[in-house]
Amino acid sequence: MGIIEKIKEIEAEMARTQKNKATEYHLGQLKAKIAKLRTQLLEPPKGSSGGGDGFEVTKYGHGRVALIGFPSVGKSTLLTMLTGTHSEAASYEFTTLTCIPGIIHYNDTKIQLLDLPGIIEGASEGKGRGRQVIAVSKSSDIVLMVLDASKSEGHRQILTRELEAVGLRLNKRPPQIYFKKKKTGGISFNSTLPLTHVDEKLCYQILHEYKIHNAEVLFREDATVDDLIDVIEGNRKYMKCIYVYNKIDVIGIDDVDKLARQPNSIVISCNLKDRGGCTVEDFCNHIHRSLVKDVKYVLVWGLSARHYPQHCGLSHVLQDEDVVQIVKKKEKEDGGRGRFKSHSTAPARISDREKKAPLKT
Ligand SMILES: Nc1nc2c(ncn2[C@@H]2O[C@H](COP(=O)(O)OP(=O)(O)OP(=O)(O)O)[C@@H](O)[C@H]2O)c(=O)[nH]1
Ligand SMILES: [K+]
Ligand SMILES: [Mg+2]
Repeated sequence: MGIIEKIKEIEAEMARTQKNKATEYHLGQLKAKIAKLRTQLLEPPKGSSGGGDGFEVTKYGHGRVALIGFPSVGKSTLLTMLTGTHSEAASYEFTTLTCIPGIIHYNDTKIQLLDLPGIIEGASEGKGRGRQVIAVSKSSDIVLMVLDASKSEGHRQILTRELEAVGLRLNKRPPQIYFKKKKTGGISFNSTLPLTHVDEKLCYQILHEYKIHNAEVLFREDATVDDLIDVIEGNRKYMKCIYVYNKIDVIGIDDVDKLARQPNSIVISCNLKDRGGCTVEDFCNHIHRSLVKDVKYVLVWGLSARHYPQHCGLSHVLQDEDVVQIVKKKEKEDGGRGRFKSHSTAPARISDREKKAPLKT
């Protein structure tokens, strides 16, 4: 029987087993068995160099970001938009068949963005190009999980499971469990706080499954049996993941709002790239409703300005990261000496996330 069949068999057994105090130890043991098999699955087959298929791209720049997602969620469209590189996009699934690198220039930073083939459920077991895609994502510094905002929320869970199956842990920190194998002395099990998921017996059983008979274990948090297995396996990769919900142009604003409020999530539409420009008037309204009527003119530095600084009116469309200085109309108590009074000695910097930031004065 192959490794995948063995995993399936144990998963079926777990599904059949009722979860209660009496079965807890048995279930823990089964979890450890699966973890061991998954680790075996990750080892490259004998005689191969692993990876392969021209999938691995040379690292470049200051950081590497991988685009992971189901087919046709818009990964390639996004890469083409964010980098100078063109990656074929089309309405049919599996348009992208290999790894396509692009570069994002952000100030003096170069970020390597990797477009990858879509992955599907079962990717971790080798379905489609899942194994290669996952190998590349493990080599990156951060994962952008691209999701279709109009599709089921279940997709996020399926992808997270696939990545977890190969030892990736998204937006988690390593469990606070001290674990050290010893030559002799048996197993010493301690905790700095009361534990509700794992007791000494369960810990012994898991260690026994790994044929570990001498070790020091200290729980510094109320960790689970999965956490314990992660620590024993020792090969987990803890990574940041941003959930990117694309295609928000096809859903309602209430749904967009819900998605945008989830942790580590952003909402985008590759189809709306030309809309939604922020004018000087929008910018003033973000600072204070009453500001706009007092504006004499503004000075703008940055991508939207033709010369530095450019004198602009309220209808001028700003670009990300522009610096704006607002010059207000003459105030009554100004004694008529100056024609206007400048209030913003510290210019405000505009960026997508900071459009709402108040103007520092
Ligand atoms: N409505 C809408 N369609 C989009 C958006 N972004 C991309 N698309 C369309 O979605 C389809 C799939 O886009 P791709 O960029 O090929 O998707 P992909 O994730 O790279 O697909 P695979 O390479 O097959 O995995 C194309 O027809 C795009 O034009 C968007 O924001 N809104
Ligand atoms: K596609
Ligand atoms: Mg693609």
